[in-house]
Amino acid sequence: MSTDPLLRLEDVAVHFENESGLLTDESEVVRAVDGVSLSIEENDVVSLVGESGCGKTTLGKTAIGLQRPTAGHVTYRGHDIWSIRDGKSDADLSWQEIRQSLQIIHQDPGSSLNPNRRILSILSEPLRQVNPELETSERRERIYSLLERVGMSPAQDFADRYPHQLSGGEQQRVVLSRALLMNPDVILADEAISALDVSLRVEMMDLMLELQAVFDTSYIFISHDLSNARYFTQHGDGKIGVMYLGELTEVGPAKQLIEDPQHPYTSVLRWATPDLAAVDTAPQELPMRKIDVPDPVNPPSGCRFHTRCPEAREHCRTTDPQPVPVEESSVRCFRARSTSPYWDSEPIEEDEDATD
Ligand SMILES: Nc1ncnc2c1ncn2[C@@H]1O[C@H](COP(=O)(O)OP(=O)(O)OP(=O)(O)O)[C@@H](O)[C@H]1O
Repeated sequence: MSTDPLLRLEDVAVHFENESGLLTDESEVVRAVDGVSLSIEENDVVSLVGESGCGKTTLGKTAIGLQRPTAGHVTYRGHDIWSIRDGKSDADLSWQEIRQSLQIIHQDPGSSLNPNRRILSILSEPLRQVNPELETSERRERIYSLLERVGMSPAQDFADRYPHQLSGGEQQRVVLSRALLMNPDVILADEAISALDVSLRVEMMDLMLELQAVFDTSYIFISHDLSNARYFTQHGDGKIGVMYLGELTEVGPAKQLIEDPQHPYTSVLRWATPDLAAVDTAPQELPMRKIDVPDPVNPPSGCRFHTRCPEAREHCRTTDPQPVPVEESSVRCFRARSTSPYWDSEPIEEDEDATD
């Protein structure tokens, strides 16, 4: 039996070339993702968190083969996705099969549902693709039973409606159902619960996890909200990956990462999440030297977080930290290794590197 993970990202980078300024021959490179290695196993939950623009969506799309990496490899069950997409692989697997196995659901479900088709017709399409041998009546029965399962009852009534006749939460359930009907190995849920009322978010996360067991699928769950990521990941027994300026700074089990953050940036995210900040022990002030996020076109040298990190020393300015295992986590910070030269270097003075 193969020991390859379902999905593996090896030292993946995604750089976008943008035109800048008025001179059209000028261009700048946005380093959206840099040096990321990550595995997603069968029935896994991997959540990606971090500030806006840190590269969560780009990394998620790269993991499911929708974004070509500039460097590194993305493999599905050991096969390089882009070799297959480019027709350069002799694997007994097509891009269409992989595409079917790696599904995506977005923040705005309405935009991905054809407004002119009824829900029954929208959900029939994937079933026709995956099980072309099904009779119309069998297809309808399966769709009704799935709609009941996702809480849309009576199913026949919902199946006959158009998308605009559903609430945002119901539309998201239809989009989730459509993804599940493809029998996917992985669903990338990109801020899939963010637009829902707060009261519905937990309900939707519970539903996704319940269906994970039924459909045998993994999730890549993207959220800017650490509290939601904690709930989803802890209940799904998975890992949270914290991203900062295109890099993964800490990856670990939800409980460990939140109760005992190893990276100073994880502590910042925890501090900034009201549900998670430990009221009695949390510092009053933001545990960060600067608010502004550096430009991903020109990220800071050494550790990318050093310009904002309250623990930064000279060593962080010049040297790029590599991931270090700490219990079940992986931490990209010199402080995670007691023998690091970091401990002998001088603290960076306040505002010293304001231009980094
Ligand atoms: N197609 C593109 N062309 C150029 N730059 C891009 C493109 N897609 C993303 N970027 C840039 O890459 C960086 C990472 O973007 P990305 O959307 O992956 O971040 P994110 O963490 O998902 O952000 P958000 O939470 O706001 O959705 C940003 O600086 C963004 O502007």
